[in-house]
Amino acid sequence: MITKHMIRTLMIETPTIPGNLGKVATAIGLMGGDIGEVETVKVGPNYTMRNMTVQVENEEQLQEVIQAIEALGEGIRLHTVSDEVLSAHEGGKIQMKSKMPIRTLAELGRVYTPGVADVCRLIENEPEKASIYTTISNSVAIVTDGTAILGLGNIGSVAGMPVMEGKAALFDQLAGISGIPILLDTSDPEEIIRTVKHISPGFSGILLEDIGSPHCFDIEDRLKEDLNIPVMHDDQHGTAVVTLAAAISACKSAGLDLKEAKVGQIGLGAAGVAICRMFMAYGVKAVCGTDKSEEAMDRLAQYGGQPLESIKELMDTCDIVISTTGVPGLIKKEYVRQGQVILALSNPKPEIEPEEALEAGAAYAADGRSVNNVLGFPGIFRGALNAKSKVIDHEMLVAAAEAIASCTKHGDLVPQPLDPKVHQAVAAAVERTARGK
Ligand SMILES: NC(=O)C1=CN([C@@H]2O[C@H](COP(=O)(O)OP(=O)(O)OC[C@H]3O[C@@H](n4cnc5c(N)ncnc54)[C@H](O)[C@@H]3O)[C@@H](O)[C@H]2O)C=CC1
Ligand SMILES: CC(=O)C(=O)O
Ligand SMILES: [Mg+2]
Repeated sequence: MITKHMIRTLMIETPTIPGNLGKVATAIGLMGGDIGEVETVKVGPNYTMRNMTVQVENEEQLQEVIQAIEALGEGIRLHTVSDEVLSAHEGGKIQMKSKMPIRTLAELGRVYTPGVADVCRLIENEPEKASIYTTISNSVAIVTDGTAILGLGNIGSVAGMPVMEGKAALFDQLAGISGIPILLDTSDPEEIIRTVKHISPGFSGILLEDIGSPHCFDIEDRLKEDLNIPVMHDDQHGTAVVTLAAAISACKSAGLDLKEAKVGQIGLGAAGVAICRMFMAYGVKAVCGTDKSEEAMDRLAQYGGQPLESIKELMDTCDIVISTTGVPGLIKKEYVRQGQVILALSNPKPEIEPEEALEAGAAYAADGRSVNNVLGFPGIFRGALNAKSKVIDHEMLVAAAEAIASCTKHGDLVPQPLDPKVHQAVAAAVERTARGK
């Protein structure tokens, strides 16, 4: 079965006669549509109105579903087809809100002038008090230059804002952190570094997001060196953490020793190189990789990995295959070997659908929707901020990966991303590791 990526909500009216919902469901199913939620909006004596969420592969299949419903007749009518994802983005997904009511002049004087001036003076004299009397200690900048938005490429930072707002919403809901998107209109590393350094006083952490390779490497290294707060490029280390967690779980279920397994990485950009470095630092002896860019292959060799010339060669020889190229369908079904673990992590579409990889003989397979850095970055920053850590280092990242693996049910690769216990476990492990230094 191919995963369907297009979601639409159909408002359908049916005469209130038993069996009509079944007819609609059958018509949708025969055209290959997957029905998700069914919400009854109105039940009248004669007609029932329902919203049905349907997933399809593409516009063509959507049209086939629509025609099949319209052809049913017998009073069954399709009223509207709406794009809930687009509607959910109307007006944006986040907002900055006041925590204090300002209803009276006395409250105004407390929240703003004249009262606020005393707090400013206090911080001027004792700068460390800013962590008590401002939101800085709980704020993380989400910085992008828009050069590698998901697997969509260099689409610019404004087009990438929905992703940044999504990260901010996840920071808030999963870790209670205020994530503030910062959109840059430059991809020049020196300008990015200078800008982030200039805005850093307002934040206790910097999450670099969807900044493409190779410039992301130097930007992160230099900011880590120059700033006194944690800096983490999510596509590198957040992804590496979650991928390591998935590999630990897969090996545990399959009775394999991860350190002895041969790991192959397709796509050696921001995510790919960081995954290789993480696996090697964890103790995996054989890590190889391939990329269409020679520069990326050289980078892997420089870190101690083995560059391979082709995807086929990598698929033929590796026990665990991970791909982060942004190219849907890059891994052919016939390349998959019996018993392999395949993590095709590109978003929004993977290099091979997990269902296809499993059909072709993979023992475990997942895509970037489940093996996703959302399992890592909220708890990693929560733990780092709680510990007032100035860095996020390798030990803290390994602690996060092991915490995620420990929350994973036997047979699964990763836990459910909205389980609060996972983020609490990651935060606690990262905080403990940071405090232990
Ligand atoms: N599941 C998750 O949590 C995450 C998934 N990703 C996904 O990984 C993908 C890559 O992201 P980044 O590493 O940030 O981008 P990037 O642009 O830094 O890296 C992509 C790499 O893939 C290589 N590549 C492209 N086409 C190729 C091909 N046909 N054969 C071999 N190599 C090829 C490029 O040369 C480049 O080195 C994106 O689709 C992104 O959505 C990234 C971060 C997290
Ligand atoms: C999940 C994520 O960060 C990405 O696909 O770029
Ligand atoms: Mg990303």
